This record gives sequence, structure tokens and C-alpha cells, in this order.
Amino acid sequence: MTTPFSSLEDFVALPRLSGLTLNADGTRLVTSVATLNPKKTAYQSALWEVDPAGEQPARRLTRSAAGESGAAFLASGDLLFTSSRPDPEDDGAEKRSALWRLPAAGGEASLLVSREGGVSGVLTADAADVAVLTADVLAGSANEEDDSERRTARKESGVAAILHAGYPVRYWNADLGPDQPRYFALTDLGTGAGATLDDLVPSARGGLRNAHAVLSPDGSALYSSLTVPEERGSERSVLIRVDLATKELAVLLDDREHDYAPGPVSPDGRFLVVSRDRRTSADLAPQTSLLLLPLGGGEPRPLAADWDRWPSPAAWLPDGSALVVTADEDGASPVFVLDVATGDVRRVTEDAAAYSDVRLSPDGTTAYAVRSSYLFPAEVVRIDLESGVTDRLQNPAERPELPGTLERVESVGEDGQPVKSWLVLPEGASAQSPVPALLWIHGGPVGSWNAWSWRWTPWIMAARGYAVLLPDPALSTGYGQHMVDRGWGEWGSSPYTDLMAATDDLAARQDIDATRIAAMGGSFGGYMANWVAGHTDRFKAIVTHASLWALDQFGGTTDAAYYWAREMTPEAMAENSPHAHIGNIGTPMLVIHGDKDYRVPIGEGLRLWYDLLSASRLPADDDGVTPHRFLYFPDENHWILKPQHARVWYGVVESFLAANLLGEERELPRELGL
Ligand SMILES: CC(=O)N[C@@H](C)C(=O)N[C@@H](C)C(=O)N[C@@H](C)C(=O)O
Repeated sequence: MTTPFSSLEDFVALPRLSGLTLNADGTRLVTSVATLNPKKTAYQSALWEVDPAGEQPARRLTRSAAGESGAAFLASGDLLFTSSRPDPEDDGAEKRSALWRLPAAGGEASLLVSREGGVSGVLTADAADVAVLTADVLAGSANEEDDSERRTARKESGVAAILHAGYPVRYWNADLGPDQPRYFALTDLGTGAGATLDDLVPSARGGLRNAHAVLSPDGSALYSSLTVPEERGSERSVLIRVDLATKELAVLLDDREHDYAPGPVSPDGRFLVVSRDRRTSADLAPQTSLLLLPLGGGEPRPLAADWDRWPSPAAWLPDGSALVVTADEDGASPVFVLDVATGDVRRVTEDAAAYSDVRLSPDGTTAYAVRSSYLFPAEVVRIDLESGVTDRLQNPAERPELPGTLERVESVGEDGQPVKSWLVLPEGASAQSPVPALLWIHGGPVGSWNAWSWRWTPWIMAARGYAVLLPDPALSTGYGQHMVDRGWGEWGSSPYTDLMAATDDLAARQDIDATRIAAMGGSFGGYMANWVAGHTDRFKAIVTHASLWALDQFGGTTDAAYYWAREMTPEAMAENSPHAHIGNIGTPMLVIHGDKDYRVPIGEGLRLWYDLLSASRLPADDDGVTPHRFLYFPDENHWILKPQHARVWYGVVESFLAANLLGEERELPRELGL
């Protein structure tokens, strides 16, 4: 059967939906859909409206080459969004990300805020026409005019240097500084076009990087996380409240054992739900819990403290009696209702899907959400909160047809712990016709295979005749705290043995060809692929993407060294470092790395590559020929974002696997120039 997964061109052209916002009266739902640009070299996103009643087809709201994103409704119904589209009123305007407003009454979108430094996003209040803009300012700027002048001077001089006096200096794929994110209160929204900018936390320094924030329903206060520096290059996230009228800032929660981030404010404005992340140490694994903070004063109290899950708060029921939350659970991330008084938790959605962006109807009976699973990419659904009945609404795109089937399978770890996996089987897999298989190892390592991933799409491999096993070993979420605790600081122990137990069961299946199995993983999954390479010859090939190789050097060069220093002692790093086992590696490896990866810096990939050629059991021969391959992306980061590079990624992986598992030659992507 031909599906979009048979051709990589068709695969990268599949529309990608994300995000969801609902207007105050519950009649308009807006999502964002990314599609290929005409040159097929980038994705551009547009806003689409989905009928909450499920009666009308989805309709496209915005159209521009620059794309639109970050949609948020004002309480009065106008839709705000960000875009670097041209200003129709100013032909000569420079292209920059700006804030736009699409009136509820219909008509064209108009430019609301445009500034030299651009804008990043917008937050709106539920019950008042108040918005807070996130935008970058240069560290030394005194005001907007000064910021604009400094930017022009920096641009014209061609200086890109950044002087640091603190940590961190990079974040995932971004250089930090001299830009610093800030919140701006948009104070005169009622008057139509134009808005005055007022910096709400001028003292924030770099502390609003990646901050979580919410507005109170009446728009009087902003609650946000704020990162504050600590000694020895460390930092923590504290919870702040900013009064929008007076700009008075209060620190609500701050201690050295936790990081805090705000959830939604209760409809009556009296309580804030807070996410609390326990600070890790070599002996203490991460743990996420919820607190209820009385905003009129008083101590926070834990919510559903006995529930052995890590909840993420989404919304309050209108009567303030319960919260709607999501949490990873057994290979899914369902919607739950959590009773605030009793702490009782009821699972609402029963399917094996991951839910996000949950929004509630004004009467609190219905939720709308984005849902995905290994059977379908993200789509917009309506959920009856009482019965759990979930309906797919009329979405901007149909679900793609799949070239195979999905099963849930279970193995048992060395200590008796159940280890669950998703298993993708290609069409035609049977005892008479066993198929080659791939072990895919997820990143994090604290995470789970529970949602569709465009980066690791098993159906591409199924369309090429491979089964794909997606196990959740020790350190995975959704199986209780014990599952995380048992692998913490011991990456080479139970996470590895759990994966091997799952592989044993895979290999024992009649529909799998046990002689043709490869292992693949990215990030922590790449670490584990490297560890696997040094500890067993059972796999015919190994693909390692953005992988950690030498834990001693990784600890000092990753963008969040303080986090890493809390995860393992120097002894644990030495014990668990894959590079110490280079002499055991006798499996052909495909190393993949992006030069702009700041989380797992390129030094890991470079050192792994040289070690493979010089010191593995399969070194380069006298002519420099090697069974290993290095796919290097000079302009990609921890992710492979450009569609043409995603095609090359899958194409090279396919060719490498075909050569080593099937003994077949596949043409490499022509654009590689080989
Ligand atoms: C600070 C830190 O190390 N955080 C971890 C979540 C992290 O970034 N881990 C990476 C090594 C990793 O495995 N990332 C996952 C999410 C991935 O798939 O890229």
C-alpha cells in the first residue's frame, strides 16, 4: 500500500498542527498549521479556525509567506497573533516579528505593536481586555528609543560579540544575550490600533528566558517563573507576581529545593495552581507535583499528593471545584479531573493518546484539546468531561493512512519491573515472512514514547519493511516515581537492561527476524545507543543522533552544566560514560550531529567519530575506509528542522540500515553531492 510515508517528499509535506486557543464565549477555536513553503525549504504556519460544534469544516484565517503564530483571544473576542508579515500601511517597513490584531467583527488584521527588537509572544486575560507581550530588550537599554538606537548601532557595526558575567550563555540552540526577554503590559487595547509599551519587570536580567506565565482572569496581575542566579553557576526558578497597574513585584515562592512555575488562577481569583519541580541531586531523582497557593496570603498546600503521577495543570472548572490536568500514564498522556478539596483524580480520556493545550467551554462541561498518538499526528478534539467521550472535530487536514499496525507489548526488567513498549509492525509481517526490526530509544531520559513525533516517525521505517520497537525503560514517565528513581544516576544500568529485556522479547517473536535488528536513538537515546554499542554485538547497526559520548567533557560544555552537575557525581560519570568502552565497539555506527546543538555540543559527535575511526574494533583501514558514517549538519541544532534536511536524515538512515541489515545498496539523497 502506498501511503505518505513511502515517499520522504510526501512525508515532509504533511501538514503539522499545533496549539489551540478558545474565545471567551466558547464559540471560536483557533489552531496553527505548518505547511511547506513553495521552495520546500521551510515550514510556514497559518492560523485556522475549527468549529467547536463539529459542524463546519475548518477554515483558514490568515495567509502570508511569513506565517502567523502565537494566537490568543482578547476577552472581547479580537484575536491577537504574531507575524513578520509586511505592514500593508508601510511599504518600506523592515521585516520583523510584530503583534497583529484580527477583529472579531471581521475585516483585515491590523498591526498592533511593531518594534525594532521584534516580539516573541502574547498572553491575554480571560475576563478583561488586557494583554502582556513578551519581547527582547538589549541588556543596557534604558527605554524603547534607546533600545532601538543600540540595535541599529550593533547591526551597522557588524558586531555579534556577547560579553557575559554569568551563566548560562547558551540555551538549546540560542545564544543568550545581549537580548533579554521582558514582559510589556499593553495598556490601551480598548482604543483599537496602537498600544503603549510598559516594561513590567525591568529588573529581570536574563531571568525570563523560557519563563512560564499566566494572567489573572481580571488582568490585574501577572504570575510568572523567574530564574535567579545562584553561586557556582547554578540557578533556580522562583514564582513572582507582578501588579500590572503599579508594577509592584512580589516573590511568592522561593526555596533552594524546588523550581516553581504558575498554572492557571482560579475563576474567583483567590487561588493559583503552582507546578513544583524537586531539585535533583546524585541521590534524588526529579519529581513534579502541584500546589494550591492562596493569593490572599497563607501557606500553599499540596494537591493530590498521593497520586503517583506528574500532573501538568490545564484549566479550572468554572465553579472552582476541580482542575483539569494532563499527566503521562502508561504510554499515553490522558486528561484527568482533579478534585481540589479531596485530591481525588478521575481519568477522563481512555484512549492511548497524548493530550495538550486543553481549553474549557464557559459552562465547564466540554474540553477542547490537541491530541496525538502513534496512530495519528496532532488534531483538534472535543471531550465530554463527564462521560469522557472524545470526538475528532473537522480538522484542517485528514489523518494520514498508515502502512502497518500498532501493538502494546510488555516485557519484564531484571528486577521484575514491567517494561512497556509500542510496537509498530509493517504490513505483511508474519511468522512466514519475518521482518527486520529497529529498537528506538527515547531521549530525555525522563520522558515517554506517548505522542506523535515528526522527528522520530516509525511509520517511515514501517513503509520500508521494518518493525519499530518504542520501549519506555527505567527513567521513563507515566509509570510512577519508582520507574524514574530506579535509573537515576545509573544510566548504564537498569535503563540498559530494561531495553535489552524488551529487545529479547522482540527477537523472540515469530514475525521478527532476530538476525536483523538495529538500535537507534537521539540525545539521551543517542547516549544509550553509544552505550549499547560498547556493551553488546547483538545489533547489526547503530544510529546515534545528537548523542552524549564522553560524560566528563559533556558536563562542562552543555548549555545547562549546573543541571548536569546535579545529576551525576564524577564517579557516576566515569562509570556510565560510553567513551570508556570504545575498544568494545564492533558494530557499524551512523553518527549524526548538528553543529549548532548547544544542549549536546558538537564536541560529543566529533570525539565519537574520531574514536570510532581510531580506537573501535572496526577502525578505518589502511585506505581510510570504514563501515561507520558521520552525517554532519553544519546549520542544524539539536533538532533537524529544515524539511530538506529531514529528508536527508531519513534517506541516509535508510541507506545505512539497508546496507547493514539487508545487505542491500540504496541510493543516497542526491543533494549530498556524492
Ligand atoms: C538540562 C537537561 O539536560 N535536560 C534534559 C531534559 C535534556 O536536555 N536531555 C537531553 C540530553 C535529551 O535527551 N533531550 C531529549 C528531550 C531529546 O529527545 O532531545
